[in-house]
Amino acid sequence: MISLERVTKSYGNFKAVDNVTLEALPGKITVLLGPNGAGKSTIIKSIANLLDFDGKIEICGFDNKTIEAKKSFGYIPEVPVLFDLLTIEEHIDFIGSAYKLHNYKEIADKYIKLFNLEDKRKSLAKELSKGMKQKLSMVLALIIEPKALLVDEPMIGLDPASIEDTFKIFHQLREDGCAIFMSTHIIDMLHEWDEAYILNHGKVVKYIKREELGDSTLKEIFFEYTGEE
Ligand SMILES: Nc1ncnc2c1ncn2[C@@H]1O[C@H](COP(=O)(O)OP(=O)(O)OP(=O)(O)O)[C@@H](O)[C@H]1O
Repeated sequence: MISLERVTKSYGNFKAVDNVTLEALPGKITVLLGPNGAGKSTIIKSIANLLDFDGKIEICGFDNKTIEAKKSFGYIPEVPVLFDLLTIEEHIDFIGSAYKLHNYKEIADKYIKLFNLEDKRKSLAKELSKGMKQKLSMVLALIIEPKALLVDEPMIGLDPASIEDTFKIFHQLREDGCAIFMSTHIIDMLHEWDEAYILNHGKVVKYIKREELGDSTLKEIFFEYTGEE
């Protein structure tokens, strides 16, 4: 579970995130929607402990700055953070060793196969395409078998088949009880979601569960609460 309580992040006098309280529950896919500049990445980076903020953030019951929290969550950033001169296999071993993982090679093999990266195992990160880098970034987040998964715009750079594969992975993780918290713009491709928070100008303007949608679509709700067309 990921929980935010009264989180505010300011840049100078400007509040990029303003008093946000929200939860991403185990076994659910929770999406964070909002127009450009609404504060989505700022929230995700605050949860990942990459930014200072006011308020409280917990991951699996631990303050997000603790080692226990860090061990519990996987983070897939908007732009993959990789080492240019390490191969795919070396990245996987690096994370396996940093997190003291045991059966990570087996898990990595499963995702490498799924993402068709098998013939690139020995390629350097700088030799990978944008989509391949994104896939490697996902593999690295997944080999720790996270209890919570934090995802910032996961589909950028992925081809349609890989987007489907990614949703299949998220679906399986949800079945396994993982709390998935994902920011995205591609509302049209959101087949799998359980709860949504819509953000505008740094504030949560709408929280909705899928079963509450009725005849509306999530896109219609998004436009209604953000004034976007
Ligand atoms: N380092 C920074 N310094 C000053 N302002 C910043 C900084 N980072 C973000 N902001 C501002 O904070 C606000 C929220 O930015 P953020 O990147 O969180 O938005 P977003 O919802 O992720 O947008 P997008 O959909 O375009 O990725 C924006 O107005 C942005 O200009």
